[in-house]
Amino acid sequence: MLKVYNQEELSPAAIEQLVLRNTDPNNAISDTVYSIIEDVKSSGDKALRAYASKFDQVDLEQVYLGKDEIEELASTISRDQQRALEIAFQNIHRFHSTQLKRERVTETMPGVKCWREARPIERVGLYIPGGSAVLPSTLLMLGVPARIAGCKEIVVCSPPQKSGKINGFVAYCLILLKIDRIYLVGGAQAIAAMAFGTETVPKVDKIFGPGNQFVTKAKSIIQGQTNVSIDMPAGPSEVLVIADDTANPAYIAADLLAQAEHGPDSQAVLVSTSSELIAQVNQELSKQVSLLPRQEIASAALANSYAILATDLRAAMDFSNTYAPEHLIIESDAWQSITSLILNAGSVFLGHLTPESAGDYASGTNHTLPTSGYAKSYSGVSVDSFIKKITFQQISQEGLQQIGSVVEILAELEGLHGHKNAVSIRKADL
Ligand SMILES: NC(=O)c1ccc[n+]([C@@H]2O[C@H](COP(=O)([O-])OP(=O)(O)OC[C@H]3O[C@@H](n4cnc5c(N)ncnc54)[C@H](O)[C@@H]3O)[C@@H](O)[C@H]2O)c1
Ligand SMILES: N[C@H](CO)Cc1c[nH]c[nH+]1
Ligand SMILES: [Zn+2]
Repeated sequence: MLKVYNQEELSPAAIEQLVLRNTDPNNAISDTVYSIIEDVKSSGDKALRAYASKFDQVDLEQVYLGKDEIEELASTISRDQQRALEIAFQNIHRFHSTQLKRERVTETMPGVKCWREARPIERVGLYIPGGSAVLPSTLLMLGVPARIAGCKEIVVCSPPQKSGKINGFVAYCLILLKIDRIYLVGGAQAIAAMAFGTETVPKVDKIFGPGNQFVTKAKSIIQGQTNVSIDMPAGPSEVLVIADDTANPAYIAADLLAQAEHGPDSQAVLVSTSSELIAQVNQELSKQVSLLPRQEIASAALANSYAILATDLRAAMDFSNTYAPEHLIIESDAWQSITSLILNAGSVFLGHLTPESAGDYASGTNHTLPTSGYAKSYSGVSVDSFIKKITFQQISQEGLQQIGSVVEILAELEGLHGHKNAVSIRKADL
């Protein structure tokens, strides 16, 4: 099922081409998204209602649900389901709580003290995907670090379901996070609404969350049009598995399919040192895909996926670093010997018993991760994503004596005498 390439036969240029994904070559996505953004800017809530009708087939009277409706919807889910969401919430909370650290004051010269303090981003917007699958887990992945960081206002958008509401699982997560309103807006229009504000959707300072290509493109476009920032490009899900002949082909096929079932534009890549293992994984894929309710979606994603035959684990890791996967799984007894070679990856899953879906839901790490090669330069969402770190300095009399002449000389060599004078005027009073 997976097309197989021999790594040794691929030129560096061919590899660069192979690892490109979701590039929108004819600007089809981008043209659509620009026009949606303009519509939301000019028509506000009216445009949001029209897009809900067009894309989600729902006629909305009101573009949000409040506390009472959220509580009513949350009460429809079973105690076991509530308990699973609570455990995921606790594990995500435990892992993310360790990320808030106070930094020490440094004295760079006697009497010159410098330090950084964290402050929460005040107004944040969270996008929760809800097109082909509703992802309450994403609400936990974004809401928990936002709460730990201390963000004052949390705006949540998600596409309305056919009922014109949200599902009970998303509602229960809102309750766990103490958020009492959700905006029923999906796609690029949700990103535009949070970036520019409408009559009812508040404008935020930073937008977070994964989504399909329309959502991801909208996030990149609004950055250039406003002072609203984004977490990262977190588009269609992807996984790269590095495996050798110690791996279990059934486990690998299951891991590849777990990401392939997200959407037809997802990608699942196997890089293996064993051609026999690749053949076995292909057999397993044919068997397992037919058992999935989302068989068609997963098959479309597999058609857009491939396997690479590598000479050894080091070469396999070279390919992975060029690909920069959102998720990297290493299924080999020798996983410990290659983790130090990982340069680019969103989140890593080690050994035979660490399914990627554990990280999607409940191990505690964040599942909002960079895709399409952006793991070369972005990290996944964490508490850091929801704070700014402000630098402070305080200079004493001794400090001004120490640093004064350095600043005066540097200001003079740049020809900026006003800068020099701000020091000299103080030095004269010492
Ligand atoms: N990278 C990550 O961290 C991460 C995490 C979770 C999910 N994901 C990805 O998120 C994506 C979720 O996608 P989804 O589609 O299920 O939900 P979504 O909520 O991202 O998008 C649904 C919305 O897209 C809009 N839309 C659909 N077709 C359109 C069209 N032709 N033109 C304009 N707008 C259109 C509609 O408004 C619809 O409400 C998947 O690709 C999944 O792999 C990524
Ligand atoms: N694999 C997705 C990130 O790419 C996250 C997710 C949510 N639910 C299931 N999976
Ligand atoms: Zn997933």
